[in-house]
Amino acid sequence: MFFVGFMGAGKTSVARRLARTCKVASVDMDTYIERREGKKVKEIFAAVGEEGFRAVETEVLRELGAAADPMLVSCGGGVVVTPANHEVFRECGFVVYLEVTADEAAGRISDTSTRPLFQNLEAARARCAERLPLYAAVADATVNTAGKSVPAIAREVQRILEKEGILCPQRR
Ligand SMILES: Nc1ncnc2c1ncn2[C@@H]1O[C@H](COP(=O)(O)OP(=O)(O)O)[C@@H](O)[C@H]1O
Ligand SMILES: O=C(O)C1=C[C@@H](OP(=O)(O)O)[C@@H](O)[C@H](O)C1
Ligand SMILES: [Mg+2]
Repeated sequence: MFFVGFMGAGKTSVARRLARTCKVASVDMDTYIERREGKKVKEIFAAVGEEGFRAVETEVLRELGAAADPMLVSCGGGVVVTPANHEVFRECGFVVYLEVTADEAAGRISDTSTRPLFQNLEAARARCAERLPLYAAVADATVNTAGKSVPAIAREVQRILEKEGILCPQRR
């Protein structure tokens, strides 16, 4: 399954938390891309621009989508801007959309220097609004994250995935 949503929605944190509590594998696409390319996301943007980064992102999404083992994949926030990626989502699994406003995300992200596309709040608001319909289009389930902690969001997602038969019910 895949987590999508704007930067700061908590995709990386919630996937990691859920992987730990439910003992399943998780992969963060940005971390995977950084290892594969031997560069930080910021450096990839500086070297080949957003377009170059998106090309690598699509290759990686396809690889992860085709993987035999079930896992939790936290995508980068811009994964939905590439139309080809919507096909992967349609064919390869369940998509959970973590909703957040740009304003709330700005309060969560302490260091925006690691996120080349979150440099200024005005621009982030506009980018977020532009992407909302794209997140909604790929989502199989939507979780609003406003004012909730990472463990609380992870529990909410866990219930959804258990109901869908994607995760085995855990003893609580
Ligand atoms: N629900 C939340 N409440 C408060 N802080 C959060 C929440 N989710 C994530 N964060 C913090 O926000 C920052 C971005 O989270 P991250 O998981 O990297 O988001 P994403 O992968 O969606 O960009 C991190 O510093 C993280 O600790
Ligand atoms: O929204 C975006 O375009 C991006 C989001 C980032 O991931 P997070 O959403 O995990 O911050 C990262 O992939 C890159 O900086 C581009
Ligand atoms: Mg992330």
